[in-house]
Amino acid sequence: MYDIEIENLTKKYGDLKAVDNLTLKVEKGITFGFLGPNGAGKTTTILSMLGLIIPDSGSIKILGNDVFREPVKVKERIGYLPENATVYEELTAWKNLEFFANFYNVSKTEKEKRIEELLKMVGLWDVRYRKAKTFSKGMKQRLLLAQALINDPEVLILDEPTSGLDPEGAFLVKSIVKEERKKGKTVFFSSHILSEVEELSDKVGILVDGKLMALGPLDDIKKQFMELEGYEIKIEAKHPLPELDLEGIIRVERIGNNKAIIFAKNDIREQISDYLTQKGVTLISLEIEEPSLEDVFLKTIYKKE
Ligand SMILES: Nc1ncnc2c1ncn2[C@@H]1O[C@H](COP(=O)(O)OP(=O)(O)OP(=O)(O)O)[C@@H](O)[C@H]1O
Repeated sequence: MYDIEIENLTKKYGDLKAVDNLTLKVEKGITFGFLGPNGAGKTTTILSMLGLIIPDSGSIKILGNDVFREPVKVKERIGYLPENATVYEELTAWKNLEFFANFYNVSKTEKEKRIEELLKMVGLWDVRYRKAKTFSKGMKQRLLLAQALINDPEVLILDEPTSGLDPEGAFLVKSIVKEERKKGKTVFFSSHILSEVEELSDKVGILVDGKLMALGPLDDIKKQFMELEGYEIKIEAKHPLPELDLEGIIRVERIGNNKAIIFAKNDIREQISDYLTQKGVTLISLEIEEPSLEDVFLKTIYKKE
């Protein structure tokens, strides 16, 4: 079951296609990392998901509701943290949350309970009566995240949630995202920080120039990448390695006598192992070197044409 369904979304600004025929579905309860370089079209996609900009074509459903035809139904059940969002500086942490809680039709007691719960969760309970203008950037971002969670949303949409934060601030924000996932919430977040996408995402989409260049669990994306770009096989033997001249090998990089990196078209570990056994060479290790997300990302951007 999908919580987010984007189909054939296109948004143009003049001649520029900011989002180009994007189709993307996100399953319930997963964390989806939307990765792309600056200007790729991530924010445009997110604003369309919120019904805040009208695309030229395509449809978007969140929790089964069309975001353009049933905007209120959707907004009640989602939480959104905009890129570069700001808090109300002159209001306290408590008042900032109360302001947003008032948009929802719940009792005062329930509201207060939720605000308390959230302030504790984001580590701002002790400073709840301090004006937001005295907060660090990290504290403000956590307050904004609490704001996005005020209605206990089923789907959380975060546009670059750790942008501009120091490592500790980013760590705290990521912990909150992980907590929400544990509670079964669907999280859609955009980022250009590769390590963060790798750490948080069950599924990843890579957007380049408005086009989706890769989609799926990271392991699948890496596998597809290896099938396309070739395999890097690391080998270490007890004895000096003989000439390696097997089918599928593109090139061999030798490291001393007993070690080598083999670049091959396929996963030919079995053939290598058989060949070396025949030659009386004992293997210590024979491993595939997985590409990093950075390898995949950079090659994807480079290959966009
Ligand atoms: N209101 C607008 N008018 C004209 N062009 C726009 C507008 N908004 C965005 N663009 C352009 O559309 C493209 C996609 O922008 P968008 O902000 O969606 O990218 P992004 O992936 O979110 O980038 P970033 O990571 O820098 O936030 C960019 O080339 C941008 O300059």
